[in-house]
Amino acid sequence: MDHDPTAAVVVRDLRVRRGGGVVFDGLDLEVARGGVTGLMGPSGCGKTTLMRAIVGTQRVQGGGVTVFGQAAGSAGLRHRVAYDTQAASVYSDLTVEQNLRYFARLVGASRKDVGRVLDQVNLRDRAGQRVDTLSGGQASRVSLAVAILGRPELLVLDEPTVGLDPLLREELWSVFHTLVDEGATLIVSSHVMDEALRCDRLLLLRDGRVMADTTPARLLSETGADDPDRAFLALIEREVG
Ligand SMILES: Nc1ncnc2c1ncn2[C@@H]1O[C@H](COP(=O)(O)OP(=O)(O)OP(=O)(O)O)[C@@H](O)[C@H]1O
Repeated sequence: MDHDPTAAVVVRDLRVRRGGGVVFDGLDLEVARGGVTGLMGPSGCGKTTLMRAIVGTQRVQGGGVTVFGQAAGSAGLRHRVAYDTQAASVYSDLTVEQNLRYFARLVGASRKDVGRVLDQVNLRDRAGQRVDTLSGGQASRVSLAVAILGRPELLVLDEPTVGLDPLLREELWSVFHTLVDEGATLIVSSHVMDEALRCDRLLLLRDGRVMADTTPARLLSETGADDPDRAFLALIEREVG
C-alpha cells in the first residue's frame, strides 16, 4: 500500500463485509490534510463503516487504510485521531466536568483544555450537571468535547449535529471551522444535505461506492440544482437513468 505523506487518510482496495452483506468491495479514496470532508449518502451506504475503518475499529476482509502514513488504529495514532460516534460515549453518572477531567487525564490534556472545550461546545453552564440529566443534544456535545480535548490532528465525527437545533448546529459548525483553522483535518458524516454546503469537500457514497467526489459549489453547478438535496437526487437519477 502506498503511504502518501501529504494525505491524512488513504483508503486502498478496502473490502468489508458486515452481517453477511458486502459493504465495500474495493473502495479507494484519499483525504488530504486540513479542511472538512463531508461523508454524505443514504442510510446504510457505509458512512459509519468507513469511519470505523479509518479509526481502526472495523474488521476488514481486504485492502486497508492508512492515517498519516500509519496503519489505521495503530498505537502511534492513538492521540492523533479522535472519533465521536453516534452514541454518547461518556459516563452518565458523572457530571460533564468530571467526565472531561477524567478523559483529560487519559489524553494528557490540562485543566485549561477542559475549560476550552466546555466553551467550544457551549456547555460551561452545564459543567456541574450529571450527564444522565442532560438532553440528547447536550449529551452528544459532551462526547464531542471529549473528542477535541487532546487537540487531535484528525477528527472523525459521525453525525455530530443530529438532534441539535439550528442555532446549536451553527455554533458547532463554527467550532469545526476553528479546529480546521488550527490545522485539524475533519471528516464529518451527515444526513442533512444542508450541511453539505459547509464542507470543503464532499464524498457522496452510495451502495458502498463513491458516487461523487466534489465540492459544494461544483455539486450545485454540475447538477444545475439549487439545493444539495436536489443535487444528490439529480446525481442518482443520472446514474440510474
Ligand atoms: N452491527 C452490524 N452488523 C451487521 N451489519 C451491519 C452492522 N452495522 C451496519 N451493518 C450493515 O452495514 C451496511 C453499512 O452500514 P453503515 O452503518 O456503515 O451505514 P451508514 O451509511 O452509516 O448508515 P446511517 O446513515 O443509517 O448511519 C448496512 O447495510 C448495514 O445494514
